[in-house]
Amino acid sequence: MSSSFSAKMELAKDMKEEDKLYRYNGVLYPVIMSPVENLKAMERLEARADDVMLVAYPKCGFNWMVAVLRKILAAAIGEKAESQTPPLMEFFGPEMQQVIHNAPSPRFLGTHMHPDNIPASFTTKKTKMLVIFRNPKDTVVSFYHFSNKNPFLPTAESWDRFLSEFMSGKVPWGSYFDHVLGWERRMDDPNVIIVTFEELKQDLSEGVRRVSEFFGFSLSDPQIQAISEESTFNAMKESSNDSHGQMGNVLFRKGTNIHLTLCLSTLNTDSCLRSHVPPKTTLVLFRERKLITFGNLL
Ligand SMILES: Nc1ncnc2c1ncn2[C@@H]1O[C@H](COP(=O)(O)OS(=O)(=O)O)[C@@H](OP(=O)(O)O)[C@H]1O
Repeated sequence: MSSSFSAKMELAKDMKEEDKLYRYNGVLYPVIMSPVENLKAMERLEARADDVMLVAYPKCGFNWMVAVLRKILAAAIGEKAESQTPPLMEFFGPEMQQVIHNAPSPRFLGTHMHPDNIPASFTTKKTKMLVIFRNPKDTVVSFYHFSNKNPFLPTAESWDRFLSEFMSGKVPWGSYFDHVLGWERRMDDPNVIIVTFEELKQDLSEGVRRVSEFFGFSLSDPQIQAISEESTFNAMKESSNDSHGQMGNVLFRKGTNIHLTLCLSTLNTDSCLRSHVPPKTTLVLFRERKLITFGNLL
């Protein structure tokens, strides 16, 4: 990890819990990692048609897809970027945003932002965006543990308190459910692909194939196989000290998901709750480009 990261860690140690988050345009963000100057600089970032853009609500599998996409880029165009810095635009200060502005194509960029807060040029330039979602139960559990171990986020007072904050969107990057509904509106956009954590767990090779084809990279079966094998939870956890430094242990916790097969097989897709914010105990999944919601699993 860089010395600037260590300096940020030191800063976090001395910060009061209640000062660790702030609001920007109504949404909470971590003060140290995503200060207001980063978010303002990000708003000015000009997208390109050939950017490779990754979007994920926190704890839905962002780092997993970062690893997969870096490997796809390496296999397809020889682009080796084994950086420890996640390509999360809101973590980049104004100088780094300038570096991105001048970087050669294809640039690999990522964000946890709500679709409405992603700079408009990503839509006007028709940038291809990979969006990864995970069921809300595992997302909130992962978020809870992450908040308790990550010095940049406030420690949760209790599970009950954290769950109620998650349900009402009083967590960094806002409401999971708002993000789901925001992407639902863009599901028919040919420049957006939505994959789920659950389908990747079930068949990672198929996920790698779909993602590489979506970005226009044609990989051989052995290349897809090799990328999948190097991107399992165990493989990534083992190398997490090299890939993510001291955050490795915090990020790669369990990597599992609840079992949804039974629920999906009994599900009537016509019963989708399309038009209102999902109720308290709703589980949300995308399947075959449809938003599917159902309840009482939390
Ligand atoms: N390869 C692989 N396979 C399966 N699961 C994986 C993998 N890589 C990361 N993970 C799990 O993803 C969770 C972290 O999500 P994010 O990377 O989105 O977190 S962050 O918001 O960017 O901090 C976190 O989930 P939990 O283990 O449930 O906490 C990670 O363990």
